Parts: sequence; C-alpha cells; structure tokens
Amino acid sequence: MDFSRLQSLQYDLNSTSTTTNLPSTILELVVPGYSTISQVALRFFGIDIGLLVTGWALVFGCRTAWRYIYDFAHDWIQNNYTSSIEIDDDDDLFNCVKAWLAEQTPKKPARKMKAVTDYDDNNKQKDDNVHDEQGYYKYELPNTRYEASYGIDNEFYHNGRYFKVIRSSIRDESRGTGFLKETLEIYCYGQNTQPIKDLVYHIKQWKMKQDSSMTSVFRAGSGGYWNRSTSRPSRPMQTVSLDPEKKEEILEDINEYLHPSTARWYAARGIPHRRGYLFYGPPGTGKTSLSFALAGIFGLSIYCISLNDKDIKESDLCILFDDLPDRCIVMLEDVDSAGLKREEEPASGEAAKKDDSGSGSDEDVNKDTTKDTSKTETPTGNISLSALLNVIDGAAAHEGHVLIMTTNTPESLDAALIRPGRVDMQVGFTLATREQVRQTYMRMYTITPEEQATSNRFSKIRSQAKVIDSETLKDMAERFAAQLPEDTLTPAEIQGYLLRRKKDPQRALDEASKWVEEMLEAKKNGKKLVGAS
Ligand SMILES: Nc1ncnc2c1ncn2[C@@H]1O[C@H](COP(=O)(O)OP(=O)(O)OP(=O)(O)O)[C@@H](O)[C@H]1O
Repeated sequence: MDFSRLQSLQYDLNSTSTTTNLPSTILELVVPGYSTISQVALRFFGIDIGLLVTGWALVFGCRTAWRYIYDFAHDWIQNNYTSSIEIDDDDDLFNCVKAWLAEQTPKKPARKMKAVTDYDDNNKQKDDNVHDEQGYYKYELPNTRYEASYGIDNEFYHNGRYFKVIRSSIRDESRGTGFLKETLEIYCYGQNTQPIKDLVYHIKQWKMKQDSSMTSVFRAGSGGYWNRSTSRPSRPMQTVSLDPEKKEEILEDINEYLHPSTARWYAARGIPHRRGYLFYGPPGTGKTSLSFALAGIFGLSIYCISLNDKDIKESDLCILFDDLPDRCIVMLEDVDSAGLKREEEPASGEAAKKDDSGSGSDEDVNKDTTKDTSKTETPTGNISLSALLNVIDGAAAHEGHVLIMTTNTPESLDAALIRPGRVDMQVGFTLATREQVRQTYMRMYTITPEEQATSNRFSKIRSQAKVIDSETLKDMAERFAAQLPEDTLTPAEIQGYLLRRKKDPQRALDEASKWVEEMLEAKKNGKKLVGAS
C-alpha cells in the first residue's frame, strides 16, 4: 500500500468531517491510528467513523447518566421510602420464607440461584412410574428446589405489591469456627412495615397448610442447636393401640393445657404454665408412637433430646430449652438410661428440699420411685440431675411446651424427676393385650380409602395383595389374636411379624402359632427374635 499517497490525502479527507464529530485528536488518543482508519473508511467505503463514534459516545453518555440518576433515585427512595424486616436463620420463619420464595415467579428470571435437594418432597412422590419392568421399586433422588442465592435481589409481586428479598450470609464466630449466619431481608415500598407483616402472615398460613399433615422433628445437637432432622407424615391417633379411655384422657389433658385461656389461668394464679408426662413401659410398646400421634393432632413439632448423647453438655441443655418455640412437644428419651449423674448430696440435698409429696399423679409407677436421692452414684453422663431439673422447672425454665419423658424402667427414676409438677400424668404401656393384637392385625390389612383409589395404579408387586372384605378380616383378626398369648409379646414384635407377611393375611394367620412358639422359646433362652421367621 502507498502510505505516502495516503498521507497526502489527509488534509482533504479531514476537511470533509462534520462539525458534530468529536475532534480526531481526542479519538486518536483513545484509539491509536484512528485518523488513518477513519480516512480509509471514508475514502473507500464512504463511512464517516467519526460520526458513528460520536453517536455511540452520546448514547453511552446518556445511558451512564440515566444509570447514575436511576441508582441515585433508587438509593434515595430505598433509604427514605422503603421498609424492611429481617429474619435470622435460627428463626422458624427463615425456612418458611425460603421455601415460599422458591415457589414464587420472580419479576425477572434469576441468573444466579442456589439448588437444594428437597428431602421433604420424598413423601410427596407419586406412585406412578417408580417401578422398573420387573416391578421393582427404583429409588429416585428427591426433587431439587431452587432458592434465592446470596446477595441477589429477589424481586416479585404479591397481591399487586412489589417486594424484594435479599439473602445474605456473614461469619458468626459465636456459633463456632467457620459458622455462617444467614439472614433474609424483605423490603417493600412505603414507610410502614405492615405490607411485609401481612406477607409474613400469608407465608405462615401457607406453611401451616403445607404442614398440616406433617410433623417436624428436631434433634438436639452439640453447642445447644436444634437440628431439623426430618419432617414426616403425622401419625394418625387410631394407629396407636392403647386403652381408649387412657387415650381420651391424655388428649383432653393436653387439649386443655394448650388452650390460650389456660396460660392466662396459670399466670393469674402464679403457677408456671408447664405440663409433664411420663410414658413408661417395655421397649416397643408405643411410647414414641403415641408422642408422634399427639404431635400430629395438635399440630406441634417434636423436639427430641437424648440425654445419652455425650455431645450434649449441661450448658447446651439450657440453651436448647431457651430456644424452644412457644408451643411444642419436648421428648426426653429414655430418661432412665441417660446415666444422669447424681451428684454427691447431703441427706438434705436438693431433691429432699423439694416438695415431693404433692398430688396430681394419675398412677403410681412403683413404690421404688421414692428412692433416696442422697446416695452417691457413679456419673455416667454429661448431665447432672440438678441441671435437668433446673431446665424442666427452674426459675427461668421455658413454659408452654408439653414435656414427655420416656423410660423402660420407671422404678430406676429419681423421685425428684417425676414428682408432681414435673410429671403430671404417668401413662403405662404394656405388652400386647388381646385387643391390641386384634387392632394391630386389622391396621395392617385394612385397605385405606387412598390405597383403594390408587390400587389400580400399583405395579405387579402391589397387586399381589389380597383384598378381603371387612367382616372376614375382623374374623381373621379375632382368630389371630386368639393364637397369641396376652402380655407376652410387644406390639412392635407383632407388627414385625405381620410386616413380613403384609400382603398375605391368611399366611399371617396360618403361621402365627409356629411363630409364637419360636418367640417364646427364644425369649426363654434370652435370644432376641423380633418378627423373625
Ligand atoms: N401401642 C402401639 N400401637 C401401635 N403401634 C405400636 C404400639 N407399640 C409399638 N408399636 C409399633 O412398634 C414400633 C415401635 O414402637 P415405639 O417406638 O412407639 O415403641 P417405644 O415404646 O417408644 O420403644 P422404645 O422404648 O424402645 O423407645 C413402631 O413401629 C410402632 O408402630
């Protein structure tokens, strides 16, 4: 290329540029060689690059100015005309809001999200298409839920009103090294938080509707934290076989206790609003089952503490009780085997000072329960009896919850632990009575209306179940119960036996006496043969 000729053209070409063009010298500074490029473009293609660049600079300038004004106005409105409410991750609401948000249609599709496996969704899985060609169930991973990501504005409209939620996380060393504390901040326009409160109320109602058939279970963890361990379908009360009168008595007692007017009644009389129950009996007789059925009926979550857990310290226990929601069921599991360390106390020790002679206990567990707490026992657990008593009904103890203590050996419990005020009702669970055996058989083989409705969609394996009319089934249940000795086997053992024949009630009936023989023989020899054969 002849550059000397090109140079000589420079003056003429420059003279053709328009007055609206940016000075070439400025553009030359930004893009080296600009003059030469523009001259070539003008000469050979007739394109005035200067004009294009000027137009682009104008558009860019306007856009930047608009962005600046918009951000300024947005920040100003945000600071002066928006309201917000913050929710911390240790609050029950946090998960509700997160789950609700995941179901909303955002104002504009999010480009950054957080994927979470929705284990709760497992229970909602459909019956269809879960079996392979051979009819065997194929486990599928639960659904994925897409949640708001950190630092991103989640904007949406609810009832025609604009809302924004920002999820953020910061390090919180007070929870332990590396722990993060998450928060959700909900914004709306206006100088009043009422729309957000209404939204939160709406979310709570939504959650309650979702959870009405589920029971959330929390487990105590080290450091005094409640870990949501699972959410399971509520256990219907009729699936727990227990003396109907006893069941009714417990239900009425808890119903009365949970009523809001009862809390006021207690307060007016200076009585701490607490109610404790002791469920005692051999393993596998329904203590846990009844607790879950009660939680389902009253729509309460269950908070389980295993005092055997070596990770739980006395200081954790106080924090755990402090963090309980207003109304819930607290289950202290196997309080007998907890190895509560009984500190060396003088004869006039703490328990002796307490009034252990009050009334209110419905049943006497065992005379031994009045045993002397003054004697020294080898500490085997982290929790001392006095610490436990303190969280149950100390001066600063939590109120409003239903406390259920379960034990296999009530006679080994300290009198102080089960004195009235701490335990207000004792419920004994026994080895299976004839009626319980009959009920267990009926429960196992009665086809529920839901099963009936979907039975035609079940696969080959399911269709092997024999449908028997209710009168015949009742008769079979009687005959089954007649073959089992009373007060010898636990409901759990009988359930285990029936479960192995759950599609074949006739086989369960035919093989019952042989199984009973085996079980009795095994028990005599000290072997454990639960539901065997
Ligand atoms: N009274 C009962 N009514 C209905 N089901 C029962 C009953 N007792 C036991 N079961 C069945 O046996 C199994 C174990 O019962 P559960 O866990 O309630 O016993 P538990 O008394 O709490 O035992 P543990 O003392 O070992 O904790 C459950 O699957 C439950 O369905």
